[in-house]
Amino acid sequence: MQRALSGAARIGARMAEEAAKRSAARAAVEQHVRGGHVVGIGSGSTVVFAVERLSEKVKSENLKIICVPTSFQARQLILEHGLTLSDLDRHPELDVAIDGADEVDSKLTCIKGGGGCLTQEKIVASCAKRFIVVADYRKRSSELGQQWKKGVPIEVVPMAYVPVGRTIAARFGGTADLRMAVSKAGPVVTDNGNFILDWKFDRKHDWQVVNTQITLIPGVVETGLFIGMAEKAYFGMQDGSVATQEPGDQKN
Ligand SMILES: O=C(CO)[C@H](O)[C@H](O)COP(=O)(O)O
Repeated sequence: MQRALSGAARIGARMAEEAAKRSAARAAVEQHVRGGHVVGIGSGSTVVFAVERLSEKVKSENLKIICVPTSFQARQLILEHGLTLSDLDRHPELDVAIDGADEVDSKLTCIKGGGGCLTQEKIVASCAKRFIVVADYRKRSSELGQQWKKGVPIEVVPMAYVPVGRTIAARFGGTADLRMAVSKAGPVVTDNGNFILDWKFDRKHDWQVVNTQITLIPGVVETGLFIGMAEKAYFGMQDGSVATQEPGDQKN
């Protein structure tokens, strides 16, 4: 009986999370995408709902929208939904990029890269006039590390993963572990052919300083710290509402 109840509770929690992702993603598309826009398409499970809404909107309102993907997954999503696929060669300036996050603090500093797509996500976000984050209530925190316990993802050139991991641990504490694949022997290999280190930090940091210093370590391609990039975040809440947050707000 106990097991059945906890199973039901797990299913209920999962359904609430999916509903929250969906409502956040749909609200962001409603508010930020217009006909003629070039839109950056993020990666992960929340963005799937944004692409679904985008596709509905394009069909029902006969809009011309161009989509720039941040990963192989995003590219597939764009194609599967019959949206127009482009790239940064043809569209280096985007009107808006919509993406998920693993954690978002009260200043909208994000940890991204739980899905390993952080480098292309950061490049595309940096090319957009507006970077909009969509997430469920579990991702919202006042300080990074409160919710997301898997660390900051850092993409590294494969031959450098050991020295980079040692340097990060020595300079900033914590551990930087090579992310291992689940249905493949060996490490996760990113869309760019690199490895991911998950840096589990063990203290508070000035993220701007740490991000700059980690980025300067030879072999580091990019970090999953997105600082000063997000203009607005949409959080799907447990009660079905959508909360928004901007960098100036201190709601947490
Ligand atoms: O950064 C990402 C992938 O690299 C994702 O946006 C992040 O992991 C959130 O994913 P999800 O929407 O599945 O929770």
